[in-house]
Amino acid sequence: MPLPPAHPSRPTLSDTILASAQNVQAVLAGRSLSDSLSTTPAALRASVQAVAFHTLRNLGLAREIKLLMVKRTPPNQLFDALLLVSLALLETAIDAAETPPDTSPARRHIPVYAVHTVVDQAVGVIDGQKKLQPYKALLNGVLRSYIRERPGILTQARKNPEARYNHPAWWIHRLRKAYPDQWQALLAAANIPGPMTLRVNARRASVADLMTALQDAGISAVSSSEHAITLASPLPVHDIPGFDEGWWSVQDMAAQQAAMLLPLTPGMRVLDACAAPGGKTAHILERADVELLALDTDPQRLQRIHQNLQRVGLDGDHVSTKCADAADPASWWDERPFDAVLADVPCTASGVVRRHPDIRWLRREADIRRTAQLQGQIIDALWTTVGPGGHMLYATCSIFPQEGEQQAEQFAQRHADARRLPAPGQLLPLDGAGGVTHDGFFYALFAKTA
Ligand SMILES: C[S@@+](CC[C@H](N)C(=O)[O-])C[C@H]1O[C@@H](n2cnc3c(N)ncnc32)[C@H](O)[C@@H]1O
Repeated sequence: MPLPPAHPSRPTLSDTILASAQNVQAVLAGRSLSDSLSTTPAALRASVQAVAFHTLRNLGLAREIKLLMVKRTPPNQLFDALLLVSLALLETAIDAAETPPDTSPARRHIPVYAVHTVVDQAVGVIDGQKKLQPYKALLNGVLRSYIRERPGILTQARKNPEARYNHPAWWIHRLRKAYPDQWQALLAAANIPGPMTLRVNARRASVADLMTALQDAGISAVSSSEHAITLASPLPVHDIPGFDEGWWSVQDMAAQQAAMLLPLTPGMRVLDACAAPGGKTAHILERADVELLALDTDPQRLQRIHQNLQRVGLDGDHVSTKCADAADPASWWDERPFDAVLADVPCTASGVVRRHPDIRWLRREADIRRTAQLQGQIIDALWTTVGPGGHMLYATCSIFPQEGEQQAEQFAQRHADARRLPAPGQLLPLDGAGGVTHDGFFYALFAKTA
């Protein structure tokens, strides 16, 4: 559990580095970063998020540098994480001092401090941590040696692909195999934070209304599609006009395609089978007056569906939610067929690593097969609930083909009554139109022929 800073009102860089190390330690122990960050004191959260994200985006390199420089790492996990955070910040500090400043939007998120500030503040962390006292000289020595010996160490470290690409070796191998011409671009893109994109609620506002309100508030943004606006820089939702009024929701451009791909007409019976926290549920209801059932196995996440629908003004008798397993219709289905089913199934989330830099380190290669198996079970079960002439949209935020094209092909082979309709298939998180990138997603649409 992260400790409060020494001076809650004026956190120092040492406070940030310590809390970042505690968060990185939590991720290395298998906890998700967003979960761990939620226990970081509010006054530190923004700076810690920046430094922890940066460390996880550079973890392969920091680990390799550490291995080359510290022959025997002391058996203290917090110290280990402190070394990794300090090395990631130090490498960036030296790089920034040696190269012209890069203020492009893609680089603006990077926490850059002066080289000696990083060393002093990192070593200063130890002064307030009794259990780390024995390692003060080691940390000081490693950081100062790195400043002197960097060129050779860096060259040596980058021979390891995990250090060069900052992803686990198995992940690099999988992408290389699946995308022989694009794997390096995909790995590079995964280290650039995604933009903040807003989906405009057509029932409450238009893109033109919101663009005017943003301009009046001095917020720079572009209209990125008929229903979407992308901000030049991310902002807290309450700093953007119209959030409480339900004018818009935060949703990536690729995720916005789900409700657009699903054929919807008023009065239809729609199932959103893996619905929480309800981003796509809200979009479906913004598009058409339908009767909707939303399922999810996670009771806490399920509650957020109603909160989100209330904010956009679309909660009501036409929407019901159930905490239930989509793969077991006998436990929740009343046998009245659905006209449209959205199967936004659980996945490895390999398409959204730019927003969640911990994912690549938390996943194991075996998760792909395990998740693909679960996805197959869910969509086979959901298919039984689709009425003749009805549709099912299969969606994942993954770029591994086992959860995308291979899953869709195998489903079509298993179900003679499934006709595959045009849908984008694999969307890769690479530069889209106008330079605005979207997350990695997969979509396959099926119609029931009998
Ligand atoms: C990709 S997320 C859904 C995101 C959501 N559709 C949205 O747009 O906000 C997948 C969801 O599936 C839920 N889930 C996992 N296994 C499930 C199952 N067997 N049945 C129903 N929901 C499940 C998870 O709790 C998670 O909320």
